[in-house]
Amino acid sequence: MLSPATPKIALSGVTKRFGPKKVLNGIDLQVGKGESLVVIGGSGTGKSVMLKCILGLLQPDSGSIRVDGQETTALRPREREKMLHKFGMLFQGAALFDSLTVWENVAFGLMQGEHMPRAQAKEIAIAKLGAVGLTPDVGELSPSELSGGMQKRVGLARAIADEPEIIFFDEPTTGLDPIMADVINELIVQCVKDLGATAVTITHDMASARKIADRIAMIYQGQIIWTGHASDIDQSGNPYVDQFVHGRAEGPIKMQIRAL
Ligand SMILES: Nc1ncnc2c1ncn2[C@@H]1O[C@H](COP(=O)(O)OP(=O)(O)OP(=O)(O)O)[C@@H](O)[C@H]1O
Repeated sequence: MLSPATPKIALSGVTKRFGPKKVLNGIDLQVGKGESLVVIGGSGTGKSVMLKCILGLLQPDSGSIRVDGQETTALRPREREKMLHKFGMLFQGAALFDSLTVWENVAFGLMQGEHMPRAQAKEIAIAKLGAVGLTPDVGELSPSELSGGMQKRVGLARAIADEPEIIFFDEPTTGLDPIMADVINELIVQCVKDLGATAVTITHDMASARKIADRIAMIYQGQIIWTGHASDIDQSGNPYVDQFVHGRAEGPIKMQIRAL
């Protein structure tokens, strides 16, 4: 039995290097059930590598990753596939298949992963498109006919289609104008709440982080250097967090800029 205090996701001492480059340098992080955690940090600090380690797309070199208390770093393929059923994902750039219609994209996991009959999967896909504010006729279009904001909505509908327990959002507002970004933020908050899901979002967008997060974690040089409630981010007392939040060039974070 799981105790209510068991974190949904728990990383402890996770390291990952690529050749000589140490990307994750002992990540300790917990996400509670039903919590929305936003991970912020500069480009190349290891945010995506961390998500890939949780999903098992990359194997960490050391450390522990538990989902619902279960260690996942040494799962066999069958067990990993089962574990992955808990996850939904909204990729950067939505990552839709242009060869499929919009509704087929949304229903893809239901038909492929869960072998649901097409008609039933279509019904669910149309309902999920409705949940993100898209009408059934949009379902018949090709993703290439949609604007970037609509594509993100479709990606969100796909991420929630099989009602996952955990959803990862990888830079959900990148490339959107501020108003559309806010619409997507609101939809994320609503969908996560309706599902009662646990959410982990990585973003550079502080407006998005403030809107989506219960809690924010900042990653720097492969470690989590600060975590706190979203409302405390302006009083973190941490100079690295302050510099990032205010987007200042001056401060303890040194960008590695090489002359071309
Ligand atoms: N498969 C890989 N092989 C080698 N190096 C990799 C691999 N994946 C990531 N890296 C390196 O790890 C570092 C961290 O990458 P990561 O994609 O996690 O950054 P990020 O924090 O998500 O950045 P961004 O915000 O720009 O997306 C980068 O220097 C990247 O080049």
